[in-house]
Amino acid sequence: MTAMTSPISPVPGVGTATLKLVDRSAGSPTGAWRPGDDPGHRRFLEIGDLPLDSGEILPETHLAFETWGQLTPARDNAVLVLHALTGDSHVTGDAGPGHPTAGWWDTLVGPGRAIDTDRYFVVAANILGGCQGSTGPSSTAPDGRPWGSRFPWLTTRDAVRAESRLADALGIDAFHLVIGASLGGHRALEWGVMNPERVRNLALVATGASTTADQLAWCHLQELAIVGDPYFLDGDYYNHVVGPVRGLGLARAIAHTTYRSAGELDTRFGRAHQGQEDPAVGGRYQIESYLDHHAGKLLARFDANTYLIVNHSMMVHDVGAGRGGIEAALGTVTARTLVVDVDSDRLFLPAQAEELAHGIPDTRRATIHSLHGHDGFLIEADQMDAALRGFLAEDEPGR
Ligand SMILES: CC(=O)SCCNC(=O)CCNC(=O)[C@H](O)C(C)(C)COP(=O)(O)OP(=O)(O)OC[C@H]1O[C@@H](n2cnc3c(N)ncnc32)[C@H](O)[C@@H]1OP(=O)(O)O
Ligand SMILES: N[C@@H](CCO)C(=O)O
Repeated sequence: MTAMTSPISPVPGVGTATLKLVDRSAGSPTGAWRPGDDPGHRRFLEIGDLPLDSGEILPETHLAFETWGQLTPARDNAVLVLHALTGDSHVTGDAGPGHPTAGWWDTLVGPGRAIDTDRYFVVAANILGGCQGSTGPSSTAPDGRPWGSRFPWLTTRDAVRAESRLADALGIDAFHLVIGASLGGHRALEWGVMNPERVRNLALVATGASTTADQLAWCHLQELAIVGDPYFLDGDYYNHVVGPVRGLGLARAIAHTTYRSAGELDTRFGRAHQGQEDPAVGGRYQIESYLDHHAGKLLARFDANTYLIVNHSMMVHDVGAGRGGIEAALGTVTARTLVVDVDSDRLFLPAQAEELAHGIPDTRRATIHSLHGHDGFLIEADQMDAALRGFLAEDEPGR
């Protein structure tokens, strides 16, 4: 992770690593586990040594993943859900008794929901480089020490190669649907380009073909917040009492501001003071307290090095790189595609959705009307439901 550049270049096929499902909670290989046996229970797949765009090999890699529902004998009902920057494999907790923990897209995925776990076999993994079970900088390297600063830079394409191995292991030749929002949309798009024969339908939500200069700027500020924390220690903070919590919190506060619209923040908070605090004498406005709250919540569940690695993969995302440009790359997508944007999104602009819709041959469009900005894809449940339900109704598995 020492160099800040990671050239995107084609990498030969994913190799012949042995795929092994491992139950780390029990500490032993599961062997007998079959897809759909245990909905919403996190599992781990060892995908071996993974060649990366950087030219490095990530050894002994594993992915954490969850599944819901049953794969049909025809294996034609699999859905891959790809999470955004700080998400994880726990897409839905609404999967029956014993799995009550809320997921980040409960509103869209679950029994009777648009992505109906009674009908579809839903798969979600923690992103490569993540800190919710997949191999990432906080994982133990082969030498027994945390990867820390030694962890390699990753690209969206690296993440998709890892996810492809998961699909291989689950016996999924082709997904009925691949869906992702935001940074998950980056991966969904790469799925459509890298593996067109494995994606029948594609849903790209609040995302883009390449990262804009404005997005790069926001990402860079988040990087600076983390690496400038005196407790960051060049990424080797794992065995220290204090980690770069201030930097990570600041990165989240910056990011969260971009996830909401200026209009929403003004409407919700205006210039109101936080409780009895008086900004004139060092107290906070409500908006400051709100951002502090979201910063604090992320600290409880996220690792600063993973933030840097995944943020970096967002920065270098460019579907056209090495493929003759964006238009040429988008033209190779064969999936029926739904492109969704949020009209008040100031991070992923409607023009980026238009670019996707213009370039991908078989496309439908939907726009979420919301005051909430980018996070509208999480908040506007009814509109997301309607958009996806309509899209999926046109092409049901088995037809
Ligand atoms: C797709 C993915 O990958 S998602 C990734 C994983 N999940 C996330 O990142 C979720 C992070 N959270 C969010 O982004 C948002 O909360 C959403 C989108 C999930 C929900 O949005 P909303 O319903 O509008 O919630 P909102 O942004 O208002 O936040 C509510 C929280 O702010 C707190 N809050 C509101 N005003 C204030 C204030 N003035 N001071 C302090 N805290 C405040 C609330 O008490 C509430 O706290 P809680 O979440 O701990 O209960
Ligand atoms: N809340 C989402 C927004 C980014 O799209 C996340 O943290 O991943």
